[in-house]
Amino acid sequence: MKAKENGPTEQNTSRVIDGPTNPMVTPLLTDLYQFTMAYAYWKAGKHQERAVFDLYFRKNPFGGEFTVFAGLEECIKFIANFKFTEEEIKFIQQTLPPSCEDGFFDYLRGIDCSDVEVYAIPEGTVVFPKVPLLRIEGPVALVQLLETPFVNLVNYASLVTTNAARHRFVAGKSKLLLEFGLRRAQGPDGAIGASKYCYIGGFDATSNVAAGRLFGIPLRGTHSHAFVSSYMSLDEIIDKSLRKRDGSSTCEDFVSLVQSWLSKIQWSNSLRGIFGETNQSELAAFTSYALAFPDSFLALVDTYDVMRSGVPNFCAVALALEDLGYKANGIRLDSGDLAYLSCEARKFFCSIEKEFKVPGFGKMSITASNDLNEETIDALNKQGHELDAYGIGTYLVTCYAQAALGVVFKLVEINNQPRIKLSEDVSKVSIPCKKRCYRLYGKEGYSLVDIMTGENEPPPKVGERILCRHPFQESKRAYVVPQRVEELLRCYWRGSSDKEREPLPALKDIRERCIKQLEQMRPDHMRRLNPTPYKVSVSAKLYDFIHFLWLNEAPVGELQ
Ligand SMILES: Nc1ncnc2c1ncn2[C@@H]1O[C@H](COP(=O)(O)OP(=O)(O)OP(=O)(O)O)[C@@H](O)[C@H]1O
Ligand SMILES: O=P(O)(O)OC[C@H]1O[C@H](OP(=O)(O)OP(=O)(O)O)[C@H](O)[C@@H]1O
Ligand SMILES: O=C(O)c1cccnc1
Ligand SMILES: [Mg+2]
Repeated sequence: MKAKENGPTEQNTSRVIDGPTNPMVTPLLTDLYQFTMAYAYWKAGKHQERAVFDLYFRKNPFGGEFTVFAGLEECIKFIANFKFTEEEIKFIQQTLPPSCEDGFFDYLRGIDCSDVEVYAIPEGTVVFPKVPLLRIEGPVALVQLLETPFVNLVNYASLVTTNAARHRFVAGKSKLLLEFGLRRAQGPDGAIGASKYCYIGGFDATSNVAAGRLFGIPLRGTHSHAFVSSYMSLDEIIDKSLRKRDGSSTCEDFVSLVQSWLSKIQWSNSLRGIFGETNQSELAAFTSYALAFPDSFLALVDTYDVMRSGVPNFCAVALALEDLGYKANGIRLDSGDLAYLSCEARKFFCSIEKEFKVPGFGKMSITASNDLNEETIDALNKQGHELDAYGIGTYLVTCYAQAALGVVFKLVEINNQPRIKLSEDVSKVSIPCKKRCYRLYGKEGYSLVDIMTGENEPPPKVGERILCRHPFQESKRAYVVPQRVEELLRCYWRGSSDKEREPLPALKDIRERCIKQLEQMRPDHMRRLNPTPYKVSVSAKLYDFIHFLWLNEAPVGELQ
């Protein structure tokens, strides 16, 4: 199957919205019970009742106090194209018991999302537990069918975006972050999703070529150990010529130029004695790669010995390139003590800059890879290092530190009647009613609190004191005088009508939103150790209503 091409261009300026990136995302990509419930609703004549569901999560991932919302675009692409094929209807018919009446399948044949409304927080926004990320309203049977695909599309997307954002936070703004996870991701969809959402979360580029093509994400890469170890000697290089960068002349024997630079380095005052004979097969590999890519030469230097072979060999090739007007890119370290080796490599580069008067050589880029994650990057920062870039795969894309976000989809209203789901565990009690959600900002520009209100309550006003209550803990409440009020839920789908609907932004714009949002977060919410929880609240009126409904629905126990 071939994924549909979405391209990096602005979506949704026209009336047609492409289907989901993954063609496996069809109306059948749902749990069986959604169909059995849909049948039971239909049988009871209840299927068209207007229902409102909230999609939200209960706890921030990775021990943190923030989450980045992602996956919205794919949800909208899904519902914009929601329609059963005849083949799919036949399959459902075979799957459900034979007693299911034909009329139900006629009903399925006729449905699409033209009667559904989706309000959502913009993709790339920093979000918090309990606040609806999406509010979906429509005929109850249909919206139930959407539950599983929506939760699926938001769960991993938000988790891996948050993971990427956390890696960006610990690495710092100035570092280049490369997503290298394709080979280790959970299958092709995991990999494509990881590349897309890590980019949103603040990564700079991916090694995943298919993702580069699908989404316009910048592609970056180095080379592998296999390339280095595939060379046996310099004799393997047949065409040794390299034209000067300005085209003025050609160096006929680039290999000899490299060798002469290697011996100059070896015998230079500042580097004498640091290394002896370097590995010549590695030198052959580097030389060969430089001949292929003289303008962007980058070498993996840890195949044999970083400081005794890889780095000196790299410098010899880089200096030969410099003679011909080319600037080498840098090195990649993929094993050993990355802090120590990066410092040693940097010293080596700086010595070369000084000794041979090559301006900028000391600033050669150093990339690290090898099972990196938040913790290792944090440890490297504490030790001090000279790394400029990180290539991160396994821990990032598999979300090794936390497997899932725990997104849920709960009924909050049907036929204008608010509904509640009770639980022994208070954190699992749902917040009823079709709601509006606002983010209130304080004097210093930081957001202070998110507040949910009933749909028909007047919105919070700038400069007006409003009581924000913890939804379940009576004693937790605060007055807030907002300096700015931002309504969080916006209309992204209003049936088939294009009017007054938010456009789906380009990937770059979602990424920019995410980066800006994270920069505006109060630092204590962001710190890795014991971050301060962000306050999520309800209005006094909604608080009273939740507790009224709670008492109404909870049976009174009897002690005997
Ligand atoms: N200075 C450092 N501080 C903390 N962690 C580091 C540092 N340098 C490297 N690491 C991490 O330590 C781990 C080292 O991996 P491992 O023990 O497999 O050795 P290796 O360097 O891969 O050796 P080899 O490839 O020779 O087996 C990696 O996860 C790497 O990211
Ligand atoms: O370590 P990750 O964060 O997953 O990043 C990607 C890894 O994939 C590559 O090698 P691979 O792991 O395939 O082989 P290697 O372990 O022998 O280097 C690369 O050299 C990195 O080490
Ligand atoms: O380009 C690289 O260096 C790369 C790509 C994928 C995995 N490991 C490394
Ligand atoms: Mg590895």
